[in-house]
Amino acid sequence: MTLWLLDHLLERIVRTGTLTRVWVDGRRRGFGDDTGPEVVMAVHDRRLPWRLLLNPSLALGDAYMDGTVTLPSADIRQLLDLLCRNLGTGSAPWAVNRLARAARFVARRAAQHNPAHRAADRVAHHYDLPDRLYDLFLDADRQYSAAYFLSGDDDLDTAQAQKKRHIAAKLCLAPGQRVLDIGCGWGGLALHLAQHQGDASVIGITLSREQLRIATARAERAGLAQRVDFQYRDYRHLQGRFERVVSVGMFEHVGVTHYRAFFRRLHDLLSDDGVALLHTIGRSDGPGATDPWIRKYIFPGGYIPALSEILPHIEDSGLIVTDIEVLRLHYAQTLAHWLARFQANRAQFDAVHDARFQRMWEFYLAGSEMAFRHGGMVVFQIQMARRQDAVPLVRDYITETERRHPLPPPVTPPSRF
Ligand SMILES: C[S@@+](CC[C@H](N)C(=O)[O-])C[C@H]1O[C@@H](n2cnc3c(N)ncnc32)[C@H](O)[C@@H]1O
Repeated sequence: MTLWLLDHLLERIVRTGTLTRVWVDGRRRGFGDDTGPEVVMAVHDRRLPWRLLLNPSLALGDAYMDGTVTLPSADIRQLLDLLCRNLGTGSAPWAVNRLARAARFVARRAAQHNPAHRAADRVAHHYDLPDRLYDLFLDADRQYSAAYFLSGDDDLDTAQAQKKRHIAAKLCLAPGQRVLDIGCGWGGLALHLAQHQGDASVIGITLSREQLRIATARAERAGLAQRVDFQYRDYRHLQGRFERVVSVGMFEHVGVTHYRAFFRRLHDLLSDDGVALLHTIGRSDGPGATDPWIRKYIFPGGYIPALSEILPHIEDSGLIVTDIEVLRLHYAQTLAHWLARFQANRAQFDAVHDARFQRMWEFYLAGSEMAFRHGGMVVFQIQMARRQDAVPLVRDYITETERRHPLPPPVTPPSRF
């Protein structure tokens, strides 16, 4: 019965590609149309089909982490690519889609309560992991957000430098301005703005003590401690006025029930002639819910918004939207780089984390890439101001500013601090 159930699910899902499943007792069966490379999926637990039926994403992620699904002929990226390509084309069983949609609707609000005390624990869960982990897959500047690829051949460090320059251009920085970076990570963007873009004075805030320690040491080492100040602080507890406010890859932690407060705070922190830029992952297919596996293991409290969920709160705050860019596939490419680096550095990983943790991280990176390739995920860059004339009349200033700023030399990796 359980094998029948698994085969029924696979029959309905896998229409293109070549999947061979190997059951607990060694029995094999093929699915798909025999195109593309064969992916062999071995199942070692008879209960898996029921779990897949009830909670597909959680069950598959758990099974991969626990080793109850193994992939003798492929890696997790190929399996997820095959499954997501098929699910994305709408060939998933109708009932599964309907159930998933209903569950998403109920789960969405319940999971998004993210008050300040909980936000700090949730950030620590992810960003206070042993420091070396991030060196094994991120670029030298530890940019933990989508890079910006001008060409498919750009390497990761170049694409991340292009991302910082692109954001700086949209901020229209003038010399000596005060900038706030909400969710500053290990400090790379703040240091870039202070060093290469008009001598800005920057305050960067994070809820990770480990990030704060490293970002502060980097500012001191660069001789920028007078102009770049990193603080352990929640965005709700910040006072002051800034000519520029930027937030990159942080809004995903805010939670949908806090958007109103977030944009009101942003409005109050921005000076009258100020410019703000929000860079966040978003959904192009309308409101949804956080994938249960991602919520459980990677980003508790995280939520990816649709534009329709963000814009009403910007309008309500008194800010005006002056520009929106939708970056497609840049994050898929970034994640492919991260996964390739992670896999290339596996030997070093062994010293730090056990095999289960490694499979968890691999599933996270590969699954996220597929969400951008096939699942409607994109990145929104939303520029906002309090006044219509805060930015130039036409958009050419963005590329012109980028042209005037050659990419800076490579940075010293944070791991040296
Ligand atoms: C994915 S990282 C992005 C870091 C950096 N901007 C980058 O692009 O590499 C998210 C950052 O948001 C910060 N963060 C999350 N929730 C926050 C909050 N409530 N207040 C301030 N920072 C927060 C985290 O500490 C972390 O630095």
